[in-house]
Amino acid sequence: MVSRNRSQVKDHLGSKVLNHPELRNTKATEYMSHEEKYRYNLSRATAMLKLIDEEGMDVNEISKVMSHTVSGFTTPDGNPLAVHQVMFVPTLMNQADDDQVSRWLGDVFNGTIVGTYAQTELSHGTFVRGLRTTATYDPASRTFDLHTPDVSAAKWWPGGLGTTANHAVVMAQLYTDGQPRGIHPFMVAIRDRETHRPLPGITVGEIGPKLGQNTLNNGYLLFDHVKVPRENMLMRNARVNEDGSYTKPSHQKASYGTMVFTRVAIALDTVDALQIAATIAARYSIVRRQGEPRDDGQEPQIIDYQTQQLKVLPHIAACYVLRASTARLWEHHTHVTSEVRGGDTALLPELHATACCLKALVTQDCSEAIEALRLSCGGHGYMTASRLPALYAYATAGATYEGENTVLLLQTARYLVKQAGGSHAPPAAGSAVTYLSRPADDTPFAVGSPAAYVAAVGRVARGRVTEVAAALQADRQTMPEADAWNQSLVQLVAAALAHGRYFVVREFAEVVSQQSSSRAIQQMLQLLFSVYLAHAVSRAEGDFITYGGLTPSDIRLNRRHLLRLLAELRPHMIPLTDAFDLPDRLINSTLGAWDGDVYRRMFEQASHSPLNTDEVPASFHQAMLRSKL
Ligand SMILES: CC/C=C\C/C=C\C/C=C\C/C=C\C/C=C\CCCC(=O)SCCNC(=O)CCNC(=O)[C@H](O)C(C)(C)COP(=O)(O)OP(=O)(O)OC[C@H]1O[C@@H](n2cnc3c(N)ncnc32)[C@H](O)[C@@H]1OP(=O)(O)O
Ligand SMILES: Cc1cc2nc3c(=O)[nH]c(=O)nc-3n(C[C@H](O)[C@H](O)[C@H](O)COP(=O)(O)OP(=O)(O)OC[C@H]3O[C@@H](n4cnc5c(N)ncnc54)[C@H](O)[C@@H]3O)c2cc1C
Repeated sequence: MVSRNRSQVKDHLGSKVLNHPELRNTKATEYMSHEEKYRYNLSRATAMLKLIDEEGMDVNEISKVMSHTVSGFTTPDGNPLAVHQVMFVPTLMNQADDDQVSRWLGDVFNGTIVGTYAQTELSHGTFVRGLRTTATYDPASRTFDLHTPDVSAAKWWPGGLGTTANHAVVMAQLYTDGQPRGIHPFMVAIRDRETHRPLPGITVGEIGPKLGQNTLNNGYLLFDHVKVPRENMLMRNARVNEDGSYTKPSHQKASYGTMVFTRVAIALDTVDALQIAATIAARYSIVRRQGEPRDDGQEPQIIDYQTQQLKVLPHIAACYVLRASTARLWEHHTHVTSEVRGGDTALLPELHATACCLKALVTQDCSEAIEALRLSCGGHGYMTASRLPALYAYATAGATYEGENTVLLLQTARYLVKQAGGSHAPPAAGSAVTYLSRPADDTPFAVGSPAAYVAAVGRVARGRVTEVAAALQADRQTMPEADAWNQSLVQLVAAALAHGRYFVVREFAEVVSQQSSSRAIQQMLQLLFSVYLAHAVSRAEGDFITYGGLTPSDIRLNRRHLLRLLAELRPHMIPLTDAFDLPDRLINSTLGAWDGDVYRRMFEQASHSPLNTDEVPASFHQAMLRSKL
């Protein structure tokens, strides 16, 4: 298939997905049982998978289709095949050797093999080295013995594992020659391909209801000495030979590669969720009128309240700014992955550090923003049919899965303090950390100058990182490493976030500086950037005084500046969200449809409540009778 740019992909997929014969007719799922929801979402996820296959989409295109996971259109309650698509297949592609790829991939693509990524256990998610599922190699039978030592080591959480997958990539502690070799991936059949019953020695099931994404089909999995052929350890990186001899991977964390990929995908995807929420809140904020009538006799549109502008508009700017940096991260990931496949792992540490902090920053910002946008819709934002609760549930899951955000920020901080202390290999050309080894940018702060704001964001990042690196260094002289590290955790997390913010604003500064064919577009990008920067300062005023070189007077001026910018942005709010080009059926919100016919839609959705079918539901009398007894 020819390669297309993002907007061509979107147009193409827009029509393909929305008009697909098995997808175009949607149903409201709110009143379905858990099993009915699962059936509905699984059949739609399967149709999506077939579409991906028929179209021969490349990974960028798949990412756009998969991002429909956040929409209310394709799999409104969570995609039971998401982990198959986002983690299982990429793990096979990148961690299986060529023979293994040719052995399995045909069956994966014809739908015979459906997989999951089974890493997390009941007692260990974050600390991957602590996983306790074992894979012990026996040279006599040339098999691995996969075993769960006790219930706390049960796999718990993998998406699609509950009732969907028949295979799993299982991350387990490898033992050869009686020696522990660390965590390695194994391809394991868990259910019969014909009957779908669990195979001998396997205990598997679904874990139960969650805050959201209830048809993601998360599961549990235990092994009772299950024999797995030697050829089922994924061997692109490390190898176990027939006699049990072990060959190490080229990079000690090669087996963590899928996590890096998924962090990048989540960062990109969560911005899509924010775009949907911002579109809903923007449209609702002009439809909704409430308050003392103005001179024209009409009650004001709520967006004309300054407080509402602050609740909504900075998040529209964030959609644009975060889209640019996450798209750049995606491109960078593609580049580094091909280098790593060629045996050059030099860029991997920084990719890991950047993916960790952007995944954390984006999911944190987006979930806070979506919650603010939900609140901006008042009572109606609390309705499921507004779609805002599901979008929040989606975004906040991203703060936990694929590496809990605090933990990921600490990975970034580890890289940053090593860079600041000169104890890491020097950064490559174009690295995002060169600023740490240069003098601080002393561009004086001036309200209204984006370049001055970017410099201040850089001073905050630099100040945060160098300060905590020095504190850590000092503590290391007087206490054990683990205590010194723990003593600085809060400041390390703040330093990593500040670094992430600097990365994001530098990327957008580059977008704004590029010549655009339209002066109006360039001016709009500048305005969006100014809003984002002024809002960033207002959210972290203390940091900008402490490290950024701003005075209390600058802070006051920035507060006023932000509010003026919001008023300037307000007339453009609807075109800016229309530009996300999200069809109504994809948004699937009573509050966020293009025509603004909010109240009719709200009544229409209420008519679906089963409690409205009869004037007096039978359940009322049954319950009242019981309470009288
Ligand atoms: C094809 C489809 C395309 C797109 C899809 C689009 C949209 C879809 C989007 C969303 C999908 C929706 C739904 C999916 C649903 C769910 C998915 C979620 C699935 C999961 O959650 S899977 C489980 C994830 N688990 C984790 O992330 C665990 C987190 N923990 C860790 O990663 C590790 O334990 C750790 C990194 C915290 C620590 O590891 P360690 O103890 O082994 O290492 P150290 O801290 O000691 O560090 C040593 C050294 O190693 C470096 N390091 C660590 N990790 C990496 C890495 N990954 N790569 C490179 N280097 C790494 C570290 O920096 C240290 O280096 P140093 O030089 O010694 O300092
Ligand atoms: C919806 C959903 C889908 C998922 N899908 C999958 C899947 O498909 N496959 C899979 O394998 N897993 C999956 N997971 C599991 C997920 O990856 C883990 O839950 C996640 O990595 C967090 O790990 P944890 O649960 O162990 O959290 P914990 O580590 O127990 O976190 C609890 C608290 O401890 C803190 N903490 C822990 N360690 C440290 C530290 N070193 N320093 C400072 N603070 C620390 C954290 O910051 C957090 O505040 C999924 C989870 C969810 C919610």
